[in-house]
Amino acid sequence: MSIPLIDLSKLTHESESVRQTEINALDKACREIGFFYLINTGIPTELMSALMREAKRFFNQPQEVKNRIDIKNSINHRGYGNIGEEQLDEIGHADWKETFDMALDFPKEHPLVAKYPTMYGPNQNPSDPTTVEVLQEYYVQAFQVAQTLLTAMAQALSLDDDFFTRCFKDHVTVLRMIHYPPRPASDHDNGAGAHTDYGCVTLLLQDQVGGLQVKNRKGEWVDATPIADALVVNIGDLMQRWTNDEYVSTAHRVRASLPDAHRYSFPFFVEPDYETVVACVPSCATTESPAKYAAILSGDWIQSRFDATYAYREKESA
Ligand SMILES: O=C(O)CCC(=O)C(=O)O
Ligand SMILES: [Fe+2]
Repeated sequence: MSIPLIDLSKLTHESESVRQTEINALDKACREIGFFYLINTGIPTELMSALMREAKRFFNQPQEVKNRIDIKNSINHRGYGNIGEEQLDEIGHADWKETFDMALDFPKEHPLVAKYPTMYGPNQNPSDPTTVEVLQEYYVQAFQVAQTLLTAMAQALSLDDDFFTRCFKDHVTVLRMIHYPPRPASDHDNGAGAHTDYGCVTLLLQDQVGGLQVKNRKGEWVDATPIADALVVNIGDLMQRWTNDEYVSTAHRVRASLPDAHRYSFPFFVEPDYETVVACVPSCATTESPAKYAAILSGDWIQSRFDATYAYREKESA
C-alpha cells in the first residue's frame, strides 16, 4: 500500500465536483492508511527553507547554550530536548535525536495556566530573534493548513464545517524541530522508535534525507520518501478515538541517519483545547457499530501519553 497524495488547494476549490472528489480521496486516505502527502499547501517554499536554515543554526550551537532552555526545566513541555530524552518505542532504545518544542505562549496570569500548568504557559525561546520569528510565522501558516484540513474532514464525515475547528480557541498544538545527528555506525538505528501520534493530526515537513517509514496494513514498513514542498500528514490517536476507529492512527518510525548524514524534520502536532470533550462523532456510530470509547477531555489524554514517553516526566509523576 503506497501513501496517497492529497492536493490542499482542491479541498477548497470553487468547482463543487473537484472539491468533492478531493474530499473523498482525503476520507479514503484517513480510513485506509491514516497517512498522506499534502501538496499545494500554500506555505511559501521560502518559509520552509528559512525554517530549515534556523533549525541548523539552532542545533549547531554549543551544548551549554541549548541546555539553557532545556525542556527538563519547563513544566509545560517547551524548549530543547537532548539526545536520549525521549523514547517513543516503549520496549526499544531511546531515540537518536534532539528536539525543540514550542506552542502558543500563554502569560502566567492566564486562568488556563493556573488550571493546567503542565500544558499551558510560556515558551522557552531560542535566544536568536530571527529563529523565533521564523518559528512563529511557520506556526501560523501550518495552523491555517490544519484548519483547512480539519474543515474538509468534518465535511467528509457529514459534520458541521466547524465541528473540529471550533475546538481550537486555546489549543495546545506544538511545533517541533527535530535534528537526527549522524550516529556511530555500530550503534542502534532508532532515530524515532515505532509509535503512533497522540493528537488529532500531524503535519510533517521533512528534508530530503529520508528515513521515515509507515507501517501498512500488512505490517510492512513503507518508506515515506520525501517529496519537495509536500507535507506528510497523519491521523493521531485522538482523531481515531473521536471517529470511533473510522480514521486510523498508524504506526511510524524513523531509521537513524547514516554515520555521515544529518536529518531535519518539523512535525506540527495539531491538538485541540484542553477541555475539548472527545466523544464519538455522531456520523461514526450506528446501531451495528456503536461508540466504543468513553468521552474524555483531550488534554487529559495527551498528557497521559507524554508521561509515558518522557523520562523526566515519568520521574516527576513517580
Ligand atoms: O521525523 C520524522 O520524520 C517523524 C517524527 C515523528 O514521527 C514524531 O516526532 O512523532
Ligand atoms: Fe510521529
